Amino acid sequence: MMMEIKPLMEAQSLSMQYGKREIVKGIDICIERNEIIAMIGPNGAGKTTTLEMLIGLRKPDTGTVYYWDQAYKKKIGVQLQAVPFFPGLSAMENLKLFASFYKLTLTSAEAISCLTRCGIADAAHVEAAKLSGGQQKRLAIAVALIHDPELIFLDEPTAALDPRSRQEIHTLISTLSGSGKTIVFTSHDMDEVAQLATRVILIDAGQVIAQGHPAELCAQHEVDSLTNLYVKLTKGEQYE
Ligand SMILES: Nc1ncnc2c1ncn2[C@@H]1O[C@H](COP(=O)(O)OP(=O)(O)OP(=O)(O)O)[C@@H](O)[C@H]1O
Repeated sequence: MMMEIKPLMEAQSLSMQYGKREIVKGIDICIERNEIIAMIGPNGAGKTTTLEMLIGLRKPDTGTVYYWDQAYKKKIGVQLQAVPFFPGLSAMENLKLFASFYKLTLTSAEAISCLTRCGIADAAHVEAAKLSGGQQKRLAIAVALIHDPELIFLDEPTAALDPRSRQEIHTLISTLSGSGKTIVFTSHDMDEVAQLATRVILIDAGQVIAQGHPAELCAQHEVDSLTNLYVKLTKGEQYE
């Protein structure tokens, strides 16, 4: 008998309203194992809101999310744009504290190793709140990875990073994917999306307007780059 292979995660008909404004309008998203999915779209299109519904941080007004495992919360790692670090604690202390939420006791060597792979080991003993924006971003990614999650959500992981740090995060994403992890990230950098993503989901005005492999999507819409695809398909309206 053939075993049915279920997706890692499947969201159906997600909708979300803030006041009278409908921000997300019936989005379906299916995430398969080992994909690197890039959610792209204009500022205010609803990417973060969708992501927050996928991870269970916001309850959708309508729609359902299926997870592959009942204990999914322990198996999902999340880096959001707003970074909530504990004041007065260093980068390493923050990391150890977040690890304890998963009932993990990190040795200093393990914490350093995690900080190293995110490129901020040199700031291990600096108070997290005093780190630069880019360093805080990298610490947030380190926190997201601390419990070795199967599915990783990164909300603009390279925004505000300098080119070298950006490249290091690209390498980290590729390495994580190479070790079997599934990654969903948002980005406004179409070059990095083209380079990393196995699937792009283009969201505009709260709806998925296109999705597919970056090169196939470009071919299908007869454009030579993701930037041109983006310009061709999005309306260019301001939603904020
Ligand atoms: N808590 C909230 N209350 C009211 N409106 C909100 C709230 N959070 C987000 N919004 C609005 O919902 C819309 C979608 O926001 P969201 O952050 O999901 O967009 P985004 O696609 O992630 O944008 P960006 O690319 O700028 O990060 C925006 O217009 C935003 O102002």
